Amino acid sequence: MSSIDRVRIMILGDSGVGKTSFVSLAAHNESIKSPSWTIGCSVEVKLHEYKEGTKDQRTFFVEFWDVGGSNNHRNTRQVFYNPCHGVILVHDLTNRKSEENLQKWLTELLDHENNGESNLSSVSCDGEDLDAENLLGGNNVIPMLVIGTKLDQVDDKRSNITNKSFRCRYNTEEILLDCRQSRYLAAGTSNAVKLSRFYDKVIENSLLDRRKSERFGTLAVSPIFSSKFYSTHQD
Ligand SMILES: Nc1nc2c(ncn2[C@@H]2O[C@H](COP(=O)(O)OP(=O)(O)OP(=O)(O)O)[C@@H](O)[C@H]2O)c(=O)[nH]1
Repeated sequence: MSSIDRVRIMILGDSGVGKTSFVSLAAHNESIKSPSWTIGCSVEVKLHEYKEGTKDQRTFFVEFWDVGGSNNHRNTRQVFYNPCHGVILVHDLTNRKSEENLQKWLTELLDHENNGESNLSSVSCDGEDLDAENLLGGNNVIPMLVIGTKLDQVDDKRSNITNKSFRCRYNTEEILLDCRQSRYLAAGTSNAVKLSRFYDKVIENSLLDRRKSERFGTLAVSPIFSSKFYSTHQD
């Protein structure tokens, strides 16, 4: 039986915003009543059909790397940031600070890139001048999705909260939800479609990453991809 290839999505955001709760919904379509505080990182996996319904359909493992948001672990959690094929940024709709802090989470990820620690460093080999907006935004080199949680706790007055400025800056999609209700990500909903498209983009990014690594001969190849996959993949 051939192996199934994998992509890694980092789940980033302040402590308590609902990252673990969201991952449970996204990976298993199950809500969890009392998630425990994440120390270090926990990983959940789901199967995803890339380009479903087309001749290029292929099954991938999508890994959700749920990184504990506590400031105490700021210096140690960067070990999880490589490889990174996509980013999901989570904020709590009842806590504006958590939305403002999304920028800090991007900066932390990119600082890691700038230290040359990541597979994303292969992107700059193309001679492009990539800043945060380039790397994570308009060019969609690294696909990014924003999740706003605790929609159930948003009263009417605040229901028009959307992190528009952040999303406009990075040209990214957003999903608002109550992580305790599985119906928000149920199959066939617009949110499920958004997620599925996002996973496809993440997979495409991982393929691009691989091709760039091969082209420039860097050692930045994600170790999680099997050689079989790349030898059979056609551009
Ligand atoms: N009402 C409501 N509560 C939520 C929602 N999402 C998460 N919670 C609650 O918020 C608390 C924190 O959720 P977690 O999923 O552990 O948050 P986290 O971001 O993983 O936190 P760390 O592990 O500290 O990084 C828990 O009590 C959840 O039940 C939501 O959409 N609505």
